[in-house]
Amino acid sequence: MERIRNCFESLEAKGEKPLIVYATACDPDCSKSVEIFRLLLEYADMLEVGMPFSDPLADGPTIQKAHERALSSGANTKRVFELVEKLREFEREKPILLMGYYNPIFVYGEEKFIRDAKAVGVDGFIVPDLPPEEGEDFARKVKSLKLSPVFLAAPTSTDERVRKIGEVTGEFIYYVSVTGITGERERLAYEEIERDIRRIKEITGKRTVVGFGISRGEHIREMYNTPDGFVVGSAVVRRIEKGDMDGLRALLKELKEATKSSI
Ligand SMILES: O=P(O)(O)OC[C@@H](O)[C@@H](O)c1c[nH]c2ccccc12
Repeated sequence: MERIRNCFESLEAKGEKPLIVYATACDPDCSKSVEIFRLLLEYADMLEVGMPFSDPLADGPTIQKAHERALSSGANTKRVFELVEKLREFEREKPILLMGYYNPIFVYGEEKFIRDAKAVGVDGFIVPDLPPEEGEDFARKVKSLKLSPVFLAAPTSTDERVRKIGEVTGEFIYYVSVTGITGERERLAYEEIERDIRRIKEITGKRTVVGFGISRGEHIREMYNTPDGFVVGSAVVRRIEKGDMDGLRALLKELKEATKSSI
């Protein structure tokens, strides 16, 4: 919790907002993945580390393929924890969130999963297939260890549902900009997104970050004022897939630049 709150507060004090970067753990394999995350950490303010899973139902083709590459390289929950442990050897400040589907967490054992994650330096969890109604117990366990459960809100979330999400979530809410799956999009519905995020922040009083479809600095600049942070996944994962590290660095630079105030 501490690392997450500090991240928001220290950036806000500078007139910036966090750039939250997603990549799938162990893509293309666990050892190359350490180097890739090291590059991501040069620009990202917060990491979202995806736990490889055979049936990533909220993900579009780009991230689905990343899960396949990771699994065929032998990734599993234990190796994801080892990866985070390695990242924590050189990155002590920036928050690391785990993005994982519920099944592997259930199989590993919920409580042991949360404890082991905390031990390697994880700060929070995004479990997209765990709705707030079913996630209360998980959220309570996570909060009791001073970590942050992050729940998703979508354009279709009613006020009542948003209120519920606000109650169970930890430091912030993740607003999914489109009802659908992850993946780059040409244009986003900026006005609707900003209006909806204002509604969510009003109801819950929680910081709300936006993700799904963001792949360019322009996307961030167009809606800069309202969200409290910006998540980018598929655009990053596509460059990892191509092994295009120069392109990846250029993209990260552009995105981070866009999160520095509305000048
Ligand atoms: O890939 P995009 O469209 O840039 O969206 C972010 C996203 O990748 C990341 O937050 C994420 C990856 N898998 C998810 C599953 C559910 C919710 C969020 C995610």
